[in-house]
Amino acid sequence: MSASLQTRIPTSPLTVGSVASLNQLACLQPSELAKQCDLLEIRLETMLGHQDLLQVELERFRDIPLLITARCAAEGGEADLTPDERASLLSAAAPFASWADIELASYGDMQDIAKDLRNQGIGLVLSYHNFEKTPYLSELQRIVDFGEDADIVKIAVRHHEVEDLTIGTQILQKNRRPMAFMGMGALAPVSRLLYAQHGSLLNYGYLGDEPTAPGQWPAELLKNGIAASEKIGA
Ligand SMILES: O=C1C[C@@](O)(C(=O)O)C[C@@H](O)[C@@H]1O
Repeated sequence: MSASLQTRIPTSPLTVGSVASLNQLACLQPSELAKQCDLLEIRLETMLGHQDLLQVELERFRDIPLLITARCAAEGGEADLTPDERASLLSAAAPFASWADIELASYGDMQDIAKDLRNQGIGLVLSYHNFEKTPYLSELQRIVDFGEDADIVKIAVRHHEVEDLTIGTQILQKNRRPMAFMGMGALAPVSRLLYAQHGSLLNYGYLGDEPTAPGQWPAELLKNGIAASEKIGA
């Protein structure tokens, strides 16, 4: 973990409100956000070609902790961008950010921007997304271990059966480091509450009227659900 990190690692599960587009972001009111989420996620690759408008929006949400990402196409990103192009997007939005999310698969190519972001006191999330399936426990553990440089390792995987929920809870129970884990698909809603109960720190729901992943809760519902759920385990 970074010695110069200013962003504090959360000590309890947070709700991340994710927006699908600049239009959706423009319709949100900063004053309404605190009851809906703890962090605002901006997917920079969905807002290409509107840098001036994006800057206006980032200014408007300046008082809200921001998590930025420029997702690669292979892991659900809306645009096919090179690591350098994604690094430029992250760099331009960095002055507004508390957290940045970079895919583990891109980390080798994006070490420079990752280092630069951390030197600015921005927390580093290293992430893995699988929209097809939930890999075996051993494979997920390998991914967690590979993310040793992260302040938070984040894993989002498609769940198909109830057994997938056992894999998710086991990963959270086995690893004592800061983690975020979530299911996608029909089991996403139950998984997100269950994993927050098991200590998943970043729990994503959507803001506006368009989910950014299959099965997400509206952020406010998720936040209220997490607040009403008892913690499970140590
Ligand atoms: O990676 C994640 C998690 C997510 O895929 C989800 O499953 O809620 C939604 C994305 O916007 C975010 O970047």
